[in-house]
Order: sequence, then structure tokens, then C-alpha cells
Amino acid sequence: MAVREDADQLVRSTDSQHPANLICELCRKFYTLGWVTGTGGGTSIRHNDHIFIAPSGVQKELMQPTDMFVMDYNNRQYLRKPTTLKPSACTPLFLAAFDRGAGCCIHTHSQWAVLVTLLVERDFGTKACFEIERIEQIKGIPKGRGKAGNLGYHDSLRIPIIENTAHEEDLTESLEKAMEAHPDTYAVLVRRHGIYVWGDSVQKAKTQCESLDYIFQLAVEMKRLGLP
Ligand SMILES: CSCCC(=O)C(=O)COP(=O)(O)O
Ligand SMILES: [Zn+2]
Repeated sequence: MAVREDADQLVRSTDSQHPANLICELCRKFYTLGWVTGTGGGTSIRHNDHIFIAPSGVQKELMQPTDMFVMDYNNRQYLRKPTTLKPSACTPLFLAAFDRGAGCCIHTHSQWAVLVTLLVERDFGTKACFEIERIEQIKGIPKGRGKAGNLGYHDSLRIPIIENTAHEEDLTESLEKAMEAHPDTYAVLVRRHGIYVWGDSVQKAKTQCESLDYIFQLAVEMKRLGLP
């Protein structure tokens, strides 16, 4: 399918909840949290059959809705392609989350996420996992795909960790393997790099990402204080 002549209509809207507006707004917020510093990280939204994708290598906190790429989810063709920009290198990873029913996927370079990956042993299988229990905030994370409700205080939270690669797109295979090995997870950590968090909706992806970042910071500080 060719890029549509009316492609600008796909990203121009006065509705603050339009995906092209939301991605810009979210990335401005995420920048203040240190999640998308120095062009790293990003966010993608699926709205019906349209995938909204930010450009690669740009200051994510300064993006405009007209900078957004729009992909047809079914045939993976671009309906809108800003001519001077390239789509995010995270696109295949975002698509892996959408293929598992996500409505939004957030990638952060949060230092808390990076630090927790350094606290967990390397494992060359699919077993490397960050694990924590008896922390109230784990109630902010869903039990799993197709399961009703969120984790409870007495549950354990497990987030798989994959090894980093030289290029973002080369993470796709190990991300998909981690998703298969941990079907209940809504997030995958990337060692020395950051995290991918997805949710059924934008609101869920955002609150899950916030809960996880809070938990990672707590875990790092607990370790520093020598707490179990
Ligand atoms: C300094 S950022 C390196 C690339 C990266 O890890 C990332 O998340 C950003 O990728 P994008 O192509 O969306 O700019
Ligand atoms: Zn990244």
C-alpha cells in the first residue's frame, strides 16, 4: 500500500487523546523522569489497525505530532512517512508487543531499570529474571495476559532480562523468546540498556511503567542498604 495522500490527517487532531498527540505528551513527561534522555527510549501506540511510531534519533521530548510515522498493522506498510526522518529502531520490538495484544508499548532508558539488570546474574538461557515480593507497589502490575486483576501483596513479581545487542532491532528475537518463556509478563528488561513495558491501553502501559520504575529504584536502594 502506498503512503496516503491525505496522510497528514492521520496525525493532525485537536483531540489531546489522539495517539500522535499522546506520544508527544507522554515523551515530554518521560523526559522529566530520565526515561528518554539523549534521544534514547520512546513510545508507540496501537489504535485499531494503525500503529503510531516516533522517529529515530530525535530528541523525544521535543517531537511534534507531524513527526509521527503511521503503519498499517495488518500489512506492516507505512501509511505516513515523514520524508526527512527514519522510524524508531524500536519498531520491531513495539510490534512484538502489539502482536501480544498491547495497545501501547513504552521503552525507557531509566537508570533504575539499568541498575537492576546489573544486580541479577547473567544467564544465557531465558531464565535471567528480576524478582521481588512483599512490596505494596507490585499491586500495580497485572497477573498476566488473559488473567483478571493485578498481582497481590503475597505474589512474586518476575521480569525477564535479556542481553543487550549492538543494534536495537537485533533485540527482537530475544525479546520474543522472553515473551514466550514468560507469557504472563508485561515487561522485559534489557541488560545495560533499559526496559520495554506494554499494556492493554496507554493508561495501563504508563501506570505499569511507573510502578516498575518505583520498584526498581526501591530494589536498588534496598541492595545499597544491605536489606534482603
Ligand atoms: C542513545 S539512544 C540509542 C538507541 C536506543 O537505544 C533507543 O532506544 C532509541 O531508538 P530510536 O531509534 O527510537 O531513537
Ligand atoms: Zn533503547
